[in-house]
Amino acid sequence: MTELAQIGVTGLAVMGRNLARNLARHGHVVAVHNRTENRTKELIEEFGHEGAFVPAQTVSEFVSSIARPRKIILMVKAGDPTDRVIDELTPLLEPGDMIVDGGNANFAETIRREEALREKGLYFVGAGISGGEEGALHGPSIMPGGSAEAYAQIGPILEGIAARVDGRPCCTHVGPDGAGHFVKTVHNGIEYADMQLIAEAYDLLRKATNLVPDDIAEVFAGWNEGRLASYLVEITAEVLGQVDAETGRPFVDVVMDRAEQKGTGRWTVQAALDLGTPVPGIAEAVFARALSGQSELRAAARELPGPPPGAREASRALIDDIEKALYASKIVAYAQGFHQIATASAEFGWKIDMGAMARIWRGGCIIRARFLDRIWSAYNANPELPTLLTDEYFLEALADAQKAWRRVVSTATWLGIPVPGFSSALAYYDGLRAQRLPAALIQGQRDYFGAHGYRRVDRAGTYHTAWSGDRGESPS
Ligand SMILES: NC(=O)C1=CN([C@@H]2O[C@H](COP(=O)(O)OP(=O)(O)OC[C@H]3O[C@@H](n4cnc5c(N)ncnc54)[C@H](OP(=O)(O)O)[C@@H]3O)[C@@H](O)[C@H]2O)C=CC1
Ligand SMILES: O=C(CO)[C@H](O)[C@H](O)COP(=O)(O)O
Repeated sequence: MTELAQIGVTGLAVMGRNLARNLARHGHVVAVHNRTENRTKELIEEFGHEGAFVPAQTVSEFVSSIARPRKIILMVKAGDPTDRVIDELTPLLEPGDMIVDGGNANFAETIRREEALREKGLYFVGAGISGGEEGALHGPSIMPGGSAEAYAQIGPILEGIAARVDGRPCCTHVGPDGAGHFVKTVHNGIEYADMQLIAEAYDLLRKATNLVPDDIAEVFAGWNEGRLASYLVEITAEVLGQVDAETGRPFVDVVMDRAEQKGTGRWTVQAALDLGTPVPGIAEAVFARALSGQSELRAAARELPGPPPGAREASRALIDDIEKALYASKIVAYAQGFHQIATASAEFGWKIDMGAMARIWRGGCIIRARFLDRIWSAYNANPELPTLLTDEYFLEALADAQKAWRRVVSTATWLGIPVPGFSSALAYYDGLRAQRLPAALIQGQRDYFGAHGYRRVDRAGTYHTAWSGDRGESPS
């Protein structure tokens, strides 16, 4: 008789297949299943020797091949496919069994699924998993949400296969129901913002200096040795150094300049809008991808007037300015993402440990970066930190970047190089530090056309001015 599996994985595309291999390499007996049977066969043929797999052809065969209480990881497409797979599994499961959704699910759907399965006596863990194909195999960053009882059972397994930094796993219990998928969504939103900022730095280096992609690859490789050290900066150097075998041209010049997206960046912004949390850096990154994809609009606008061509320079000073602007803007992007997580945590009662989120992103995930150590320290020093920007370390870095950051944004503006990420980060920063914002005028306008009322700086209450009458003020 075949040995019962300790855990099952269904959905064996790039992520699920490698996660199953990771589990097997860590000594677990893993039941594997995929809707299209061929993927299961391929996994066993290619990698069956790596560990103990129990292949299943049907869902019922898959479920019965797992020891109770069953633990099943879903790695299927987010949205309807996930619901369909849950609907297929649920009638075959028994109280105490658990489904772990490792896909990029929308946190609102995770809250709904967790509640529905809890009513059936089943555990549901919405676990954000980051690290792509390689991370899934060698150790991803894992952000599981769900009940503490569920985590007590699945946590040790997930922590065992996660990336490790300084001996600690890049996995922790994030919070109840949708907390894990929410944090993963914001992780991806930050990923979008970081990628946009890096792309803008490249664009400036390319258009404002005489550097060619190979030179710029070296600039990024150099930056990767310093405080900007991160997976995204590292792969940027690799991508920029790549030469197209067919044409001999830089790879980056033969790829269409239309950035695609699967939706998690958009979800981050949608959730931020619902929470009323400003995340302009993430929003600009989502819109920059959308703008890049507007081929007809771009073609129609191509001949619009711009500034006269500026002189190109390759000065070390400009490169250093761009490094400072990139670092400052990156701090702002992460500050926005962390603020969004803190706001959602308070709104949904998740009690998320902010420092722990920075800690588990230090390895395995796409936004892993040296400076996450600083974010972790900042929240350790003050778990109630209102914004990362006021932490002593970040405050110093922002102070140091002031002239360079503003020079970079103005240089880009004068040269007509779009830098929505850099400029919106600076505007957010200046908006937060402003003694007075023009929001007071907006309140006046709202009261003028809609009698919406306003609050005064000198006494409590809400007031209205009779704009079309005697302009006297009365409480409203
Ligand atoms: N790719 C990445 O880098 C990352 C992906 N993720 C998330 O992980 C999950 C898996 O990603 P990935 O491996 O890229 O695969 P895909 O997102 O491309 O999903 C493909 C898998 O979903 C299955 N599937 C699709 N529709 C159904 C259905 N109706 N019923 C049953 N199974 C279905 C497919 O089965 P079949 O073979 O039969 O078509 C296949 O196993 C996704 O939610 C993704 O967002 C998370 C982090 C990184
Ligand atoms: O989840 C991920 C990493 O953490 C994926 O790589 C992400 O889905 C990529 O997103 P997009 O296709 O929208 O750029």
